[in-house]
Amino acid sequence: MVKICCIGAGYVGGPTMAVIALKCPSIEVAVVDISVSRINAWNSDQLPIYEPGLDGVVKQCRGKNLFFSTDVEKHVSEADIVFVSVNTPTKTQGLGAGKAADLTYWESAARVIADVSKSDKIVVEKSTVPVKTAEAIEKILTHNSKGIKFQILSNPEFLAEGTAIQDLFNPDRVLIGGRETPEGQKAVKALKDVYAHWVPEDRILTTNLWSAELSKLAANAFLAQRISSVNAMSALCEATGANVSQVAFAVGTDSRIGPKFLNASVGFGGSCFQKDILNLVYICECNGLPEVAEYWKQVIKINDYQKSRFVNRVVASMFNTVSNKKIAVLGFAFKKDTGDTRETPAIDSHHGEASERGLGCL
Ligand SMILES: NC(=O)c1ccc[n+]([C@@H]2O[C@H](COP(=O)([O-])OP(=O)(O)OC[C@H]3O[C@@H](n4cnc5c(N)ncnc54)[C@H](O)[C@@H]3O)[C@@H](O)[C@H]2O)c1
Ligand SMILES: O=c1ccn([C@@H]2O[C@H](COP(=O)(O)OP(=O)(O)O[C@H]3O[C@H](CO)[C@@H](O)[C@H](O)[C@H]3O)[C@@H](O)[C@H]2O)c(=O)[nH]1
Repeated sequence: MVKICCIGAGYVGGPTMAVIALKCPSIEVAVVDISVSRINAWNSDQLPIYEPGLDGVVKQCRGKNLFFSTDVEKHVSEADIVFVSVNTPTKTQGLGAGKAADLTYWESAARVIADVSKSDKIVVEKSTVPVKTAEAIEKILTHNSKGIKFQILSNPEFLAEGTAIQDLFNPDRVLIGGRETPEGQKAVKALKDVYAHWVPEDRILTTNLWSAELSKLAANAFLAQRISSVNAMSALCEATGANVSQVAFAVGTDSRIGPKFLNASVGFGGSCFQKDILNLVYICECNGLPEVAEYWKQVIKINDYQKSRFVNRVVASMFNTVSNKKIAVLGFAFKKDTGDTRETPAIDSHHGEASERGLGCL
């Protein structure tokens, strides 16, 4: 029986592994995490995250071929394939602070894999990481590896929160990047065989490692860019009497552009878009491409502009003062069908309005 271990039982690790367990009854899947409370919740009736359809999937497999545990070392050492799905937030201090990805959690996961492995393993980057991370991970894993062979694959996740189960059941594509050596290609095939249990072969794309790593950052940058484009257009609509929904509809009916992701908003939120674009900007700067960095930075600048424009309009609509007024926020998460409030625009708008009246309560 093939054994999979996933390090990181979060928004990606939990649902992704639950779906692999459901679709591959012949594979044993263990999801491990250093957070005791998170693992306890995964083993209870109150899962730590809300995703439509997730409860049903977990209930069908948990205790059969899906296990949640804090015994990281045991499950890593027993696994044939180790997914790493830990958080990779923006660095808050040191070199690249405010832009670069913080790979502290990734590095400590890699060190555990190196320390406890007694057999050859495929290590899969599931987290979103900077391009070329696999090179660094390879160095950590092969240092003192006592003859154990590791193959690193990049298999970025494209699910969106709120539709995670649907996205995992029916992905637009699964992307697998590996080394272009016989051993690398063998590892790619082994991971492809896992997804082939339910994903049609023509939707499983294989590339080299760097293309897979970069494609994830590129996909998020393109998606966020569409939102900043329509949000920028919304400012011009408000100034001219055009209606942004009508403009977006008219633009989106061009089949070369397409209708999705053209909803004007208070700005995009969530734990991914801003972090991943900042990371992309930093990588461009490090590679001596300031013009390219500047281009992508503009997507974030427009997003910040949209958020402050929203606050200014709210305040202006109340005669330029919100003192002694009560403002209700309808929905605090960053989008519908999720309980996730990381980087929600509601926080920025709350801060904006609270600073305007000098009081911090809503
Ligand atoms: N949230 C999404 O919708 C989404 C979608 C696609 C990709 N991603 C990417 O996937 C990665 C994970 O995101 P997430 O939202 O699931 O994060 P998360 O914070 O929900 O989960 C990460 C988990 O990893 C655990 N962890 C950290 N270090 C560990 C270690 N050394 N050993 C064991 N466990 C450890 C944490 O305790 C946490 O529970 C990020 O790189 C993110 O950019 C996220
Ligand atoms: O037309 C649109 C679409 C989205 N949003 C906002 O954009 C943000 C992000 O939404 P969405 O992309 O649906 O959610 P995420 O869970 O952040 O998913 C994104 O980030 C994930 C993490 O990398 C990727 O895996 C997904 O493919 C990518 O869609 C939210 O605040 C939305 O309200 C808009 O303002 N207008």
